[in-house]
Amino acid sequence: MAKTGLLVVTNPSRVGRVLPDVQKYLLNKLYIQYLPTRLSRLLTPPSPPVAAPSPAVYSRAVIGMYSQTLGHNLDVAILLAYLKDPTQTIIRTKKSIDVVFFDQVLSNDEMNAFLKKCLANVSAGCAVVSLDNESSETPPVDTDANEAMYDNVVLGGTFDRLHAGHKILLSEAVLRCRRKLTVGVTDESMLKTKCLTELIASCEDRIADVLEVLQDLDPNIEYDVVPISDPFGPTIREPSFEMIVVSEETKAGGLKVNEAREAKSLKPLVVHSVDLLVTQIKQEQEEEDKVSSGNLRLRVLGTRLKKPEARPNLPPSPYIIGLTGGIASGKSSIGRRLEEMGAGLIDCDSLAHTLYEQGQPIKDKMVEFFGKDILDADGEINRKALGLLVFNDKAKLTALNNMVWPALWERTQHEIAKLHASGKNIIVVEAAVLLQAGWEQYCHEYWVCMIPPDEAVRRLKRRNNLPEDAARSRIAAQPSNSEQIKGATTILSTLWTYDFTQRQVIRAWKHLHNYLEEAGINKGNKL
Ligand SMILES: CC(=O)SCCNC(=O)CCNC(=O)[C@H](O)C(C)(C)COP(=O)(O)OP(=O)(O)OC[C@H]1O[C@@H](n2cnc3c(N)ncnc32)[C@H](O)[C@@H]1OP(=O)(O)O
Repeated sequence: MAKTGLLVVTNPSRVGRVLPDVQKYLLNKLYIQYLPTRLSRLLTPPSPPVAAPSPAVYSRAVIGMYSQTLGHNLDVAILLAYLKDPTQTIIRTKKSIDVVFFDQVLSNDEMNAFLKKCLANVSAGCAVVSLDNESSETPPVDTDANEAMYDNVVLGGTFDRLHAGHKILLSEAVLRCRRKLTVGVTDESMLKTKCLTELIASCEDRIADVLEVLQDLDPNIEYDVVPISDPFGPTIREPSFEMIVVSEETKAGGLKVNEAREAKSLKPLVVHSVDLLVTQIKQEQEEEDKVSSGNLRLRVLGTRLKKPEARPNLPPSPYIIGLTGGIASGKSSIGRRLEEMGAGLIDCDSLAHTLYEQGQPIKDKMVEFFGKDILDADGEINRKALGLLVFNDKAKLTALNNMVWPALWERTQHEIAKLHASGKNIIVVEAAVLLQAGWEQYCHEYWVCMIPPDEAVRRLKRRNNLPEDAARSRIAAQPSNSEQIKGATTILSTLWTYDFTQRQVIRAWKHLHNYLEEAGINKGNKL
């Protein structure tokens, strides 16, 4: 299978039809070059050059092509340099091309001539494939297109997990830009209200992704991709900007930019609003109807995000999964579901409680350190009173942890051995503060269950009858979601319906089995 391909199309409405054939050869990245004229025009450009139409007439064709790529799981970039300037007959791409597809029947000589003359970055042994897919449909030409071009164009967004909608917006800007395109990318301070915000890539990485796509779309213009920490970014400071590109959803923002510019006596921008025309093929009913990064983040839940770190200190069997996550994040229900599916389960919260029973050596130490106020009328540890004490005082919580964790891990190991002896080869260790305790080193991998902090507060008020400030101080006693997910191999969230949580857990369980099988771990053992 090739990694990177180029599809040369003479009729953009054929893209959807040829993609299933393309995917037989291609794994990941697909560049598309639309040739509104015959291939021969590219191989032997007319002299003198024929006057080209304004690039804006290709808007509809480009949007239509991106729409046809949805659901095909390919990273697509539709190249624009030649459409903007037909004298640019050499196609420059960031990644080297391993295979070229043509949507028409061509001779080997023609295809090889294209390879030699028109591709700047081509792999040795690049294959050519002619896909016979003739169609009588005529390419769409946008006669109403805003035909003017501008030297300085600007747009903004979050641009997480670049999808077809983002690429349409960027293409619309590139098609209308002659010299310099400025892109504002929201920094972390602007992402707090986004769904699964912890899964959004860093601003630095998003900037790099935007830049890479832009340089493929048209390497001939200058790009300034900058972080922004307010909705306006440089649009209200920069006199040279002429056009702003917005989606239908952010059109109001474009108008606000102009109000702010006028207040500063800056020339208002031409607002080019793009109707994304993209209908979403939903993979989960919880997804939004439109193509969105939020949907892509949702699809991450229950999948495997990375290879686990090697744990030479652990025997391969039983395979230990740490299950952690913030308070009230719903890990216990996930643990129970995993148990139903065949895992052994150890609930460390409950196990810790057994350490406080009469006759346990820790109990005396605790009374000595925290005083008799932590005992109830029967002389038993009153966990509620102890909780109130430690969750409001970091030093006391640390002292309790230091007293409890070594004994608790010993007990956990004992439980692991018992479960293994009873035939369990995958064992889930559910521990709220697994990472703080450093227990991830005893697990082959760990999974994180997360919900937004505000949802955790709501649940704590309801479940534990806690006032807001007490709820927040309990949340503060644990690592943040972002800290927890850094090393996690799988992330789950109980923020949506019970049914969606179940689907995530089933998916995670299946992916785990595939991984263990592929890696040859736990071979011969019934899982
Ligand atoms: C390494 C581990 O994660 S082991 C599992 C966590 N347990 C410990 O660390 C032992 C110390 N904690 C305790 O003994 C008890 O939590 C007490 C006595 C403080 C309070 O007891 P209880 O009121 O019965 O509360 P319970 O044990 O059910 O814990 C309530 C919440 O506090 C959180 N919590 C428990 N221990 C800690 C801790 N050491 N640090 C921060 N948060 C903690 C948990 O997230 C739990 O909520 P969750 O089940 O939604 O995740």
